[in-house]
Amino acid sequence: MVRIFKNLTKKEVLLGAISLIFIVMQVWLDLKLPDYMSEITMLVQTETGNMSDILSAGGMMLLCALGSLISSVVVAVLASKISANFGANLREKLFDKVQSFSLEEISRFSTASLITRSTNDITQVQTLIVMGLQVMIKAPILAVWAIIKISGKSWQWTFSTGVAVAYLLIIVSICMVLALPKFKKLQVLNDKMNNVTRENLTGLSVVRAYNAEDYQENKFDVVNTELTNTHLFTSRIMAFLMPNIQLVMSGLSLSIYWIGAILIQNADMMNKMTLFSDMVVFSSYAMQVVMAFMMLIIIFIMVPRASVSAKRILEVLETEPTIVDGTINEPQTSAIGNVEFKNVSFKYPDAEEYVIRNVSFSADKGETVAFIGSTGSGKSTLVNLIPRFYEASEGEILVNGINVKDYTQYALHNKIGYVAQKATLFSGTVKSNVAYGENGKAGFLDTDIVEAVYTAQAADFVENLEDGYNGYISQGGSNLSGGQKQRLSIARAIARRPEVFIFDDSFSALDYKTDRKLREALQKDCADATKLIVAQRIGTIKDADRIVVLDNGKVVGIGTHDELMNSCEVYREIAYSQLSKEELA
Ligand SMILES: Nc1ncnc2c1ncn2[C@@H]1O[C@H](COP(=O)(O)OP(=O)(O)OP(=O)(O)O)[C@@H](O)[C@H]1O
Repeated sequence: MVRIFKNLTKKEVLLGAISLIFIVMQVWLDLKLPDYMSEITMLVQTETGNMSDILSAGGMMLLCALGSLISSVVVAVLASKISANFGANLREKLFDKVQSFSLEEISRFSTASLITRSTNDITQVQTLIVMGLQVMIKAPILAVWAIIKISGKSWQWTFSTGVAVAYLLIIVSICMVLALPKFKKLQVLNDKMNNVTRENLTGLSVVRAYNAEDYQENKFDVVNTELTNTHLFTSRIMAFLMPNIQLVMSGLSLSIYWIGAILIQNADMMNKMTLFSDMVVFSSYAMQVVMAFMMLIIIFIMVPRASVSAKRILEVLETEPTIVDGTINEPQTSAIGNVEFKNVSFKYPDAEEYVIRNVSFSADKGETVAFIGSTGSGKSTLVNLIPRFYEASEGEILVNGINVKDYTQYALHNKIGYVAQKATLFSGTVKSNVAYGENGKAGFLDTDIVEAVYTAQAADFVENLEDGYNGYISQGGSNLSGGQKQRLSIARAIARRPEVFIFDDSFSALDYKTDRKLREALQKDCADATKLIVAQRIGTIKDADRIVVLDNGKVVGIGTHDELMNSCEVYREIAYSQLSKEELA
């Protein structure tokens, strides 16, 4: 828990120190009040006391109360400033950290959990700071100060205050023992809730089409009921605490006055007055002691939950990404656009089986190398190893003759134009989606964008949009068709002018005619770039310089279409399943 506060900046620590001064001032002013009260009690009861003295003591009480009010407002303002800045800082650090994660770390934490950690967990810690600064520091000072003030007055009164505090502590301890495990559970349940909600929203059309609303609702209800019950449990415990605190406060006042009554009754005439004044003062100090413990209780309620959250945040912040940056930015090499796999094997983290086994091939500048194989044969996995989305378990992957691990990721990604299997677009415009990210060059000119859109065969629909290249694209490209999304994703890769294109089944949503036109345009406009194409359709890859046939993660054939038709049984089967013998001839 304490470790999370190492993320406080110097400015925030300074603001914390300033609030400490105001807290001490507030406690001092609060504790001055009973002194004036005692003075007024004495003045009222003595014959020499006159009105102006009483009024001036009353005026001082008012000033103290006002001063205490101002101090508490200042502390509240400073605390919220510290907490807001700290939260923003922490969110930024978490965001940056998650950005540096490979897909391995993302799937280890789960997307839903990473979202809860960046939102709800940070809010828990923020709330603790706001409350903590105002209460956590104030309560012990108030308690100790008030105890010093009342000690030595009367052992009976002190004893009754001690009993009240002890009772409070016992009740709080019992509640904490019961509630703590539930607080831990709450955050995990929040993750689950987030997960179920996300899954439902992203798959909404399938849910509707399959009349699966009840199924989804049941799934949601299970998590929701568990979350509600856990909340109810902790709230009931807290609800039990509050009346107990009230009981302690009232009971303590009552016992102080009761004890006072007996003491005054047994005292001689001279001491009766002093005892009465002491009783009034003691009771108000005793209330301060109980108040202080009450504040500590509030903190005790918040600390366990916030500390669970802090641990979850630190878990993310302290996770070292498995993909470590290399050092090479600009390789001194003439082998531009060359990609080579040397005996590469790969298995997913925590998986037992290798999904890529001993794969070797190479692609030279300007060549088109295609990958084909049955579903699940490892094609996407294979090409995902080049931009280091995952790290090869064995063997070497070379780009321009240099191991991909030796590049900085920035330099490596600048060489690659990657088009994912599932077209991903971002909310913005056509332009902002095509000129996306950095390409390590001077940036994107408008002409680059237009050329890329033309090469990707997207010009017809883009130029028909009301705002053309400034046409609005909604999140995930949900206002476009599958084929339009794919073409814009391809245009984004082209606009980078990369040395190596990776098309992971990126032509699947295109009709045959557009598929052919796009490949022809690519061949013409990006002749120098190496093209690695994962495809399901023989037609898409028939003209490739080399085709790598994968079966169960292994290479079972490499060659041109004609060579493979003669030599590779797996390829022949795929080819005959798609095209007639006449078409293939
Ligand atoms: N993130 C992952 N974690 C664990 N296993 C995975 C993961 N992604 C894929 N796999 C497994 O790896 C194998 C290869 O998957 P991959 O997506 O590379 O196949 P593919 O040839 O591209 O299939 P398709 O043509 O259907 O896209 C599959 O058996 C799949 O179950």
